[in-house]
Amino acid sequence: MKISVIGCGYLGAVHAATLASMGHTVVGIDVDPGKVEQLARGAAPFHEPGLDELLRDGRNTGRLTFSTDAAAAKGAQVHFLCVGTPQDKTSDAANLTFLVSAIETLLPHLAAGAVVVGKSTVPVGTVEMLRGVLASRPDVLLGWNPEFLRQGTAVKDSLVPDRLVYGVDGGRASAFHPRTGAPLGVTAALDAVYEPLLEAGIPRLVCNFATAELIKSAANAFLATKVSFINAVAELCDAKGADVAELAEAMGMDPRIGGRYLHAGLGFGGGCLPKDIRSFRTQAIHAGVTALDDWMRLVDSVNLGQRERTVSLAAGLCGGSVAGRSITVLGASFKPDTDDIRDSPALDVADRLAACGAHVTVTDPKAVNQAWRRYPRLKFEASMEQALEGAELVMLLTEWDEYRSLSPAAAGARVRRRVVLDARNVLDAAAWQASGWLVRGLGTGAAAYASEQAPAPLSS
Ligand SMILES: NC(=O)C1=CN([C@@H]2O[C@H](COP(=O)(O)OP(=O)(O)OC[C@H]3O[C@@H](n4cnc5c(N)ncnc54)[C@H](O)[C@@H]3O)[C@@H](O)[C@H]2O)C=CC1
Ligand SMILES: O=C(O)[C@H]1O[C@H](OP(=O)(O)OP(=O)(O)OC[C@H]2O[C@@H](n3ccc(=O)[nH]c3=O)[C@H](O)[C@@H]2O)[C@H](O)[C@@H](O)[C@@H]1O
Repeated sequence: MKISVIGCGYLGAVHAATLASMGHTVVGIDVDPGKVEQLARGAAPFHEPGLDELLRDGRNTGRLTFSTDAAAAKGAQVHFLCVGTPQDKTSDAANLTFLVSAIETLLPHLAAGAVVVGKSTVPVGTVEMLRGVLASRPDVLLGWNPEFLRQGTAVKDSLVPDRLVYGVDGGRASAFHPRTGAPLGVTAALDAVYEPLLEAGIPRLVCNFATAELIKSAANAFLATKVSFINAVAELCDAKGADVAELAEAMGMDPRIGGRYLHAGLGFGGGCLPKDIRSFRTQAIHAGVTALDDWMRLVDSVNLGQRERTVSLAAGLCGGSVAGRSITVLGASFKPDTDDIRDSPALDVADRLAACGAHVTVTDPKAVNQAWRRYPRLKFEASMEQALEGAELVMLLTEWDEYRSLSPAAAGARVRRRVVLDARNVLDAAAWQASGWLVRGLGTGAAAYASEQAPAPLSS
């Protein structure tokens, strides 16, 4: 099949490359010439494991090309919309202008009978609004196929998704032939796109537009809810000397609860969960659903509170104030295995510490190049060893494997003071303590710990 993918960021580039790997002929279109040039060379413009290989394969087979010109989409049977829907600059709502402009640019290049399918995350009602943008083309079909991939495992998530969701006009009732049961319209087109996945047994759910839009928003809201729930419990654990990791492990053994997204720590960030829960809240407010508005507000505030708490803990570990202290932050990206720094909790905390007068050095295996220009108050160091030199407090804020497996003895030889705040609760505290470190986590029983040990005093 010939397919176009409009918007080649973290979602679109992976979508284009995986579709080409399934045998389709794909053109990726983006307004950013730098990104297009890199992708066309077979190099990912961001760090995503496995993507470079797929891009190179796509280029070598000739099945994957990239362009800044929307006319390159001509002749495609299916056009996927993967442009951004970021948080509006002046409100919590999603900004849909990129979607509208992508469709407007695509309009003159759409063949009769072409199928336009959105993958971007959108508030409920967006597809109906976009139908208006496509009103002059009743010969074009519109569908919505939300995406659930995670950065860092995006290639695998795209090739082996948990499920496929198709939002179609009229929902299930109009998606299949009433007598034969054969898929029709958008459903048939998407079945052809995803044939290898469907053959491998990936479930596909067909529903109406509103349901498809809400499935995606609700899924992200639920993941965020789990994280904020365990972080709120972590605070109680700290107050009462309980260990949140052991608690979450035991809770997760109940299959009705499940252990994933119950990892307590600094909380969630990134280009999606934070803006999606705010958009969901806005949708709830517009629909008068007060409970969901309150719920999302709380999830967001617990999450942001974790950053505040981490800054306070750092001050406590520095004897009351971080001013003038040398702090090394391990991790800049919003989570490991990506260089994405959008709403990174690690950088937010690092910047707040710097605002309080700390001398903050940040290191990260992949994200330093993305971050240094945007955070002038922070010092960036590509080498972790260099970054650790002379630190009075080490803070693990993004749990890259390099930091999880860091040798406490080797790190201890570089720092001025062996105190570590493990805000992702991933270090082997006993091993670090055995090496003379004072280790503090989030929800690991701080009250009990505080009465037994106090950080070594700082010389001024
Ligand atoms: N990043 C992720 O892991 C996932 C993202 N999503 C959703 O996918 C959408 C895209 O997210 P990301 O890829 O992270 O954003 P992104 O910002 O990395 O990529 C968006 C791309 O669209 C391009 N663009 C903007 N306007 C355009 C236009 N008119 N024509 C062509 N290209 C245009 C931009 O230059 C950019 O490269 C969002 O709605 C997001 O919520 C959904 C699932 C996963
Ligand atoms: O809509 C999206 O864009 C995507 O958003 C998330 O994916 P992603 O943002 O890539 O990252 P996650 O792995 O979900 O992590 C999000 C944040 O939550 C944090 N997190 C996650 C899990 C956990 O137990 N604790 C926790 O603090 C991570 O550190 C990270 O900052 C969802 O997991 C995807 O299903 C969805 O497609």
